[in-house]
Amino acid sequence: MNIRVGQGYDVHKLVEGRKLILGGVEIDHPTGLLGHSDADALLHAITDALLGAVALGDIGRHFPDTDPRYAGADSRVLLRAAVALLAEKGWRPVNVDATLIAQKPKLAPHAPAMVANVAADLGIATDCVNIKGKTNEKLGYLGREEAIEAQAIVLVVRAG
Ligand SMILES: Nc1ccn([C@@H]2O[C@H](COP(=O)(O)O)[C@@H](O)[C@H]2O)c(=O)n1
Ligand SMILES: C[C@@]1(CO)OP(=O)(O)OP(=O)(O)OC[C@H]1O
Repeated sequence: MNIRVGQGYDVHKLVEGRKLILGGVEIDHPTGLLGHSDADALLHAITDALLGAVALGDIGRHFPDTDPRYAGADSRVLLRAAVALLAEKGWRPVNVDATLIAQKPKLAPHAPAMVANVAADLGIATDCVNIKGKTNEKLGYLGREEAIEAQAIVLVVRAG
């Protein structure tokens, strides 16, 4: 079978003194996401979805958070590395659909820039990438603005 789907999820805590980076876009906000890398939850979810689609495990297996090489890493670099791992096995991404769950900030104004980054890193057209924002209706830790969550689904294909 030369067509696969993959699913990815990530969540990072919001803290003061960190940049908020989502989809490779730095967003002006009083808090940012905490992590070993730049903590870009959206790109981590997409990376996991890609790896999952071709049974290559997960982001932590390929880019461990115990490895100093990834301290403060740009998650776009990790995403492109995952795309390269898929390419080695003949797979390429077709489309991505993702949801960011963030009580704040409003993400819709930043979606086009995020889409452009993800499309460039995956080597696909911008109309093959969709990024949605949702609040958590003020419920739970997401609703209290303690964290931002990302969910992603990808389709990949292999020639032949
Ligand atoms: N962080 C967010 C949250 C939501 N949006 C936009 O608002 C719409 C309504 O969100 P609800 O959670 O109230 O259903 C949503 O469809 C998005 O267009 C956003 O941009 N950023
Ligand atoms: C990206 C990595 C590696 O720097 O670290 P974090 O930024 O902490 O992100 P996470 O989504 O917890 O898992 C993957 C890690 O291996």
